Amino acid sequence: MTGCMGQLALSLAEQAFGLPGIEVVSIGRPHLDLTRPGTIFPAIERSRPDLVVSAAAYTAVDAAEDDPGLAFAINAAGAGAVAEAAARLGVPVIHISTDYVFDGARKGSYVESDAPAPLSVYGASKLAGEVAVAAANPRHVILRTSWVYSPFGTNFVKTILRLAEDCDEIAIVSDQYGNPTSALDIAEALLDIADFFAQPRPGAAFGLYHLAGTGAVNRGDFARHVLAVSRVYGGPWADIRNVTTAEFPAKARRPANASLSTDSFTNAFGRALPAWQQSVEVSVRRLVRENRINPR
Ligand SMILES: NC(=O)C1=CN([C@@H]2O[C@H](COP(=O)(O)OP(=O)(O)OC[C@H]3O[C@@H](n4cnc5c(N)ncnc54)[C@H](OP(=O)(O)O)[C@@H]3O)[C@@H](O)[C@H]2O)C=CC1
Ligand SMILES: Cc1cn([C@H]2C[C@H](O)[C@@H](COP(=O)(O)OP(=O)(O)O[C@H]3O[C@@H](C)C(=O)[C@@H](O)[C@H]3O)O2)c(=O)[nH]c1=O
Ligand SMILES: [Mg+2]
Repeated sequence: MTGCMGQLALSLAEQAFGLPGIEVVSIGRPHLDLTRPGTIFPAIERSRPDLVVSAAAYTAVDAAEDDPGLAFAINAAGAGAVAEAAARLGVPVIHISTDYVFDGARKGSYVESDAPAPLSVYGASKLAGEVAVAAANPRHVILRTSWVYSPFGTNFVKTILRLAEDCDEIAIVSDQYGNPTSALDIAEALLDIADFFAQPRPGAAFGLYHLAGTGAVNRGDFARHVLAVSRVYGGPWADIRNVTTAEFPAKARRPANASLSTDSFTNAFGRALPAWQQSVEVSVRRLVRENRINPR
């Protein structure tokens, strides 16, 4: 797994802990640095993987607008080199991509055959990464996910909880729709996919899949649910005020409707992720009870 302290890397390490027959090796900087291509193959080879999970990425969506060179070096060239390393070692790669490859103009949720049209440098760099991964290693599963949060790292859920500690009211855009997704849930799905590679099952196949929490919501109602759960467990609470994207200026453009249809993943792998509300409850309860809202 590329990435050490990232949300997904920490979630996979936790979900795999103690499972028989599974060892997760997280590799990151300085040993594996996606901006230094020469580090990639040796670092991956040293871990002697049966499967490579490619989760490290440049994820600062607004900052990427000012540094497209770095975003593409990490998310496109770096991701391609990771997939190529896996191919050289004769093992498959699971690569994580994003809903931000879409422009968000679709009514309803996006399927895998919909044409991507990224609005941001981050989205464009991740789309280039998908292309590079697919070209480098035919044995790939590319998973597009969205709006990832967890008890770890930096994410929207933790930002909302932190803001609620200091403010009575938080302004949140209510015209951006998507599927909140727990990194802990993605990690469980990764373990299932790994199982498929070990013992191939009918239906499951390499390729591109959408995998996200079940159900779509706008950012404002997502934040409302986060704070409603927080309040139940004695954590911070604030009122959410709906604003439009036009009223909340940001450097990068974001899709208005990024919701992903996960039917093809369900058909292939026989499972879907839980309802988004249920998984938010798991992470928020933990963040509040373990007092991890301001971990650093
Ligand atoms: N967060 C989200 O909302 C979404 C994320 N995704 C995708 O999911 C994947 C995982 O995201 P998430 O866990 O949230 O990401 P995080 O931002 O939490 O973690 C990113 C990881 O990438 C590592 N990294 C960054 N630059 C480099 C580099 N040059 N060389 C090696 N490692 C590097 C970081 O290392 P370090 O620990 O050293 O900083 C960190 O471990 C990414 O591919 C992302 O694009 C997809 C949809 C939504
Ligand atoms: C913190 C905050 C954000 N917002 C808005 C800004 C933005 O339009 C939206 C989301 O803000 P964020 O910057 O937290 O989220 P963002 O970085 O856009 O999240 C994205 O990250 C990348 C890595 C992905 O791949 C995507 O799936 C998606 O999760 O909410 C508010 O309206 N009010 C607020 O107080
Ligand atoms: Mg408050």
